[in-house]
Amino acid sequence: MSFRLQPPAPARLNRCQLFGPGSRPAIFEKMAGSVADVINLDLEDSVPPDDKPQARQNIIQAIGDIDWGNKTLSVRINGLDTPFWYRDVVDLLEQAGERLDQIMIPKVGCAADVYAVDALVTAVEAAKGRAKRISLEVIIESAAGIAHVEEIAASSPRLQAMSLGAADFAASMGMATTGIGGTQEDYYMLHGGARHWSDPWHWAQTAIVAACRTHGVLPVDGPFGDFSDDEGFRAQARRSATLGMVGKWAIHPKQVALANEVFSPSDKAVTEAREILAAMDAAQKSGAGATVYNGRLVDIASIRQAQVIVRQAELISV
Ligand SMILES: CC(=O)SCCNC(=O)CCNC(=O)[C@H](O)C(C)(C)COP(=O)(O)OP(=O)(O)OC[C@H]1O[C@@H](n2cnc3c(N)ncnc32)[C@H](O)[C@@H]1OP(=O)(O)O
Ligand SMILES: O=CC(=O)O
Ligand SMILES: [Mg+2]
Repeated sequence: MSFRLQPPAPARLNRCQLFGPGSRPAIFEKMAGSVADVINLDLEDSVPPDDKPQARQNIIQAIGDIDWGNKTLSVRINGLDTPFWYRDVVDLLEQAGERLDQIMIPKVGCAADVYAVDALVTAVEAAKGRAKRISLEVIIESAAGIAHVEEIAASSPRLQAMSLGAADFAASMGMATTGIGGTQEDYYMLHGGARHWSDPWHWAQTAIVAACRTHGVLPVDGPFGDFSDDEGFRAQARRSATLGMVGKWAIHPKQVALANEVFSPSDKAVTEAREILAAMDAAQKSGAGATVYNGRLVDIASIRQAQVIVRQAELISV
């Protein structure tokens, strides 16, 4: 480990972030009743411009009126390139109750974008004497966002989570697709005449995971648009989990269970992780730094790997 220790990410569940348009209050109770860890009430791209003021009011009222249980409650504000975002922040923090946990900033392109929102949040919080310190989450969904991903991850002590927004990311990068996440038909290699599909999201995801892990932020995979394709969602989510992401968005309620399934370690994985910890404990007591578990090497790094799984299992069981 570097002399500068890797800070832990916030110890909270973030397996699934369920989105819903702020202009559709009829679904808010259903969102609250879901088993998603995080709720994202949207003021941005799922809400047409003329509906923004009413959507703000719907969300402000619902924050106070609905029982959101122990979920992280977040509102996605409009981008800093719009005339809407400052009013989103001011109205939310002046008018919404203390139940609000987090604000999501879309299309972040540099650390100064987060700085601007942080400054406004800080001022309104102080002016209104709000007791709870609002946390922030950001979406990396542009060429500038991915180019500046590390400075963004380091931008504010309020920052808790960072998502990859595949739809806007593809648009900003000029990618030849209208699909939101998942396999892209034309992204393949030929070997012996056979096609082997690769993952066009891989490099952006790993850049996000590395930036987040460096700065103690939760890395999250964003939307998978084809909500009729459960196996496609699972495959995308499993790749994200394997790379170190902690969760994924649901843009339809049927995706919530899929995300929870993928981002909750299986009983088998937890048992194996605990057995590795026990094997290493025994090894260390006998003065060894490495041993054999089920025919394979485990050493002190294996302890840190196993702890990732055990910690996640413990968070879920709380
Ligand atoms: C690229 C991005 O920025 S993604 C993030 C922004 N986008 C969003 O927030 C979109 C979120 N999703 C939605 O708005 C909707 O799910 C849609 C438009 C995709 C589909 O909506 P519908 O046509 O109503 O879906 P469908 O008929 O399958 O809904 C089934 C049930 O789930 C409910 N439902 C639909 N969406 C949601 C939701 N997001 N959360 C909770 N419940 C929902 C419906 O009300 C319906 O309930 P019912 O059985 O009691 O009648
Ligand atoms: O906001 C999300 C996206 O994919 O774009
Ligand atoms: Mg977007």
